[in-house]
Amino acid sequence: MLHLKNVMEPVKECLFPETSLIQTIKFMKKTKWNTVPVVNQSGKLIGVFTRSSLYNMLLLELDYSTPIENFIKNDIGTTNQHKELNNIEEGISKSEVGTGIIVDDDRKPVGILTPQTAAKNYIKNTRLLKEQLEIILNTSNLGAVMTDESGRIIFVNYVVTKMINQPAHTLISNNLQMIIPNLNLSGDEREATYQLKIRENTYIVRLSRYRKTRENHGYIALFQNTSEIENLAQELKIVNRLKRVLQTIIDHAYDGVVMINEEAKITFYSPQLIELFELENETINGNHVDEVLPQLHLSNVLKTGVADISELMEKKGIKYMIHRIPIYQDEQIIGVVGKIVYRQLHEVRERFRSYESSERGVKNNKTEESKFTFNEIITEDSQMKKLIKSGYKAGKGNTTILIRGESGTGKELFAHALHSSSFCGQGPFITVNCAAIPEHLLESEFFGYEGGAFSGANQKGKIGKFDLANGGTLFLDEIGDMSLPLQAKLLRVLQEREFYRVGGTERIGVNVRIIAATNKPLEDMVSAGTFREDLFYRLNVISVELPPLNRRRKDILLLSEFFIEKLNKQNGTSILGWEPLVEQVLLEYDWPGNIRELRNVWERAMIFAESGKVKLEDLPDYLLKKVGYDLGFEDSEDEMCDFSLMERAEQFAIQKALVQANGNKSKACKLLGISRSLLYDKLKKYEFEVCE
Ligand SMILES: Nc1ncnc2c1ncn2[C@@H]1O[C@H](COP(=O)(O)OP(=O)(O)OP(=O)(O)O)[C@@H](O)[C@H]1O
Repeated sequence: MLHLKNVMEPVKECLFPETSLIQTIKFMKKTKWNTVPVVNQSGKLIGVFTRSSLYNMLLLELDYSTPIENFIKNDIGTTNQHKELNNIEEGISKSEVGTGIIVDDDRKPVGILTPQTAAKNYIKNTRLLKEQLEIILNTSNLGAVMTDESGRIIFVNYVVTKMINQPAHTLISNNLQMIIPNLNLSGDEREATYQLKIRENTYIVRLSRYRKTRENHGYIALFQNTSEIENLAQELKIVNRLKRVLQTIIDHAYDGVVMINEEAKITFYSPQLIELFELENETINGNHVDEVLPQLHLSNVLKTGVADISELMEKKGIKYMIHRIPIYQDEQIIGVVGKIVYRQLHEVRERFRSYESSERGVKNNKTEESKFTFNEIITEDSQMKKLIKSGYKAGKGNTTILIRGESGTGKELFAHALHSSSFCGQGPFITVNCAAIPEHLLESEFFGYEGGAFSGANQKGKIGKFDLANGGTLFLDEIGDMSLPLQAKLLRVLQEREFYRVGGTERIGVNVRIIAATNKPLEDMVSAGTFREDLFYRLNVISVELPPLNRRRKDILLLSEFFIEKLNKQNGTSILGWEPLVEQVLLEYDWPGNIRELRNVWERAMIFAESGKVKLEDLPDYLLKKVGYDLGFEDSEDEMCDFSLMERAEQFAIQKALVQANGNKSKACKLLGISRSLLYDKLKKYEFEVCE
C-alpha cells in the first residue's frame, strides 16, 4: 500500500504572515510551487499563500516590503502524512486550490501534493501492478485468457500460448471459441466449467464472467492441467500401496515394533505393541518413550549408539525380548528401532530344550511340587479375605483344621497356605486323598507296615504317610470318604499322637498337624451313622467354609487374568485378554466346577486361540449352551447351516445381545462392542427380523 509520505513533495521551508512580498516572490520562484504553506511562530499551519494571492498584491501595486498576512487563504484542505494514497484521491481531485498540504500529527506542514505529482505516481503504480499481474499469470501453471463482452480475446498468458502452441498476437482479437470449441456464452450463469483435451493433456476450464466497466461484461477463462494432478494421484496410490506392503511386512515380521526419534519421542509403533503393553493410541504417538514404555530402555541406545538385545522380560506371563537398533544418518544417530519378539520364543525354547536333552541323552525330570502361600490365593471377595485373615491366625497354631466347600473351590490350596504360614511351614506337607486309595490299602498307606507284614508286601516294609508327615502337615483330602474302622484308628492317633505300623508292635510317636477337607455334609453323615461323631468334633476344632465361585463373582475375571498369565507361561501361548462377549458369558455361567473348572476352561480356550484375544468360539460348547449361546455344533449337517462356525457364533451373539437389550439396538451395539452401522449390516446378512 502506498502512503502519502512516499509520493508527496517534502516541505523544508514555509512562509510566515510577516514575510514580505519580495521574499515571497523569491521563494515561489525557487520552489516553483503554486501554493505555499504559511505557518505561525511555532511552525503550525495557519493557511496558504497562492499564486492568485500574489497576482492580487501585484495588481494593487503594493510596496515590495508589504507583509503577506492579509492575502493568506485560511480555508485549506490538509491531510495527515500517514494516510494511504487511495483514501485521499477524492479529496485532492475536489480541492479548490488543487494542491493538498500534508501535515504531521502536530499540524506542522511536512509536504505538498500537487495534481501533477499524484498523476505521476498513479501511472507509476498502475504500471507496477500490471507488471506484477503479468508475472503472476505467466509464472503460474494456470492458463489465463481474458475476453471482452463479446468473447473476443484481449489477453492471454504465456501458459495458454504454450498450451495451444500459438503466439499471443495470433490469438488476440479472436473469439474464445478458437481455444474452447464447445464454448457457450449465451447462458446467464456467472460461472461454467468445461473439460478440454489438447493433445495428451486434459484441462479443466473454469469460465467466469467479470464486470469490465459499469455497463459491460467480459470473461476470464482459467485452464488447469489435470494430467499433473492425475499423475500425483497415481503416485500417491503407489506410495499408499507401498506403505500397506511395508506395514504388513512389519506387522508380521515382528511381534511388535516401536521407533523413536533423536529426542526419544515415539514416531512409529505397530498394533501388536499396543496389545501387548495394553496402551491407548493417544498416549503413544509423540510422547517420550521413557514415559510410555520405560521397561524397553530404548533411550539408552540414543546415548550409546550401539545395538543390543535385552534379557528375557515378561508381561502377563508372556516372555519377550527386545532387539534395540540405532538408526544413523550421516554418522549422526537420528533414532532407535525396537523389535519385540515373543510369539516364537516358546517354540524356540522347546526346540532348544529337546535338542539339548537329545544331545545329553537324558529325559527331563519332573518338577518339584510347588507350595502355596496365602498371597497366591487370588481374591477380591470380602468373605474370602476374611477367611484368609483368620487362616493366617489359625495357621500359626497346631490345631486341627477342617476345610469345607464345593469341589474345586480351592480347599487344597488353602491347606497349603495354612501349612506355609504355620510354625511347621518348613516341614513336609503330605497329602492323602482318602477317596482315591482302595479301602484295604488305606491303613497301610496311613501307618506303613513292617517288613513281611503280609504276603505280597515289600520285605523292607513301607513308611506310612503319618511317618512322612512327621514335623509337618498331613492333609486328609476327601475325609468324608474314609471308612468307619479307619476313622476309629485316625481318631486314636489324633488323641494319643502315636500309632502302630500294620503288623508292628512298636508305638511310634508323631508330631503331625492334621488339616482335613471335604465337600460332603459331615453333619448329615454323623446323623446317618456313616461318620464318627467324635472324629467329627475332633476335626472340626477350627472350620473354614470356602464359598463357591458363583457366590464370589468378582473373582471370576480376576482369576481369569491370573490364569491367562499363568497358562501363557506354562503353555507358551501369547494370549492378551478376551473379547467383550467372552466376559459376558463367563459372568453369566454358574461354575458348578468352581475355580478348577474356570482354570480348565481357560486352558482349553487359550490353546484354541493361541494368540491375541480369546473369542466366544474358543469357549467350550457345553458352557456356551448353558448360557444360551448355542453355536449349533451338532447341527453342522443341517442345511440351514450355510454359515461358518465363526458366522454362527456371531449370529448367536447378536441374538443374545438383542434379547438382553430388549431389542434396543444402541444397547445391543454396546454389549457387542460394535458400531450401529455394523450391526445393521449383520442383521441384513443374517436376515434377522427385528422390530423397530
Ligand atoms: N483363589 C485361588 N487363586 C488361584 N487359584 C486357585 C484359587 N482357588 C483355587 N485355585 C486353583 O483351582 C484349582 C482347584 O483348587 P483345589 O484343588 O485347591 O480345589 P479343591 O477345593 O481342593 O478341590 P477338590 O475338592 O475337588 O479336591 C487348583 O488348580 C488351584 O490352584
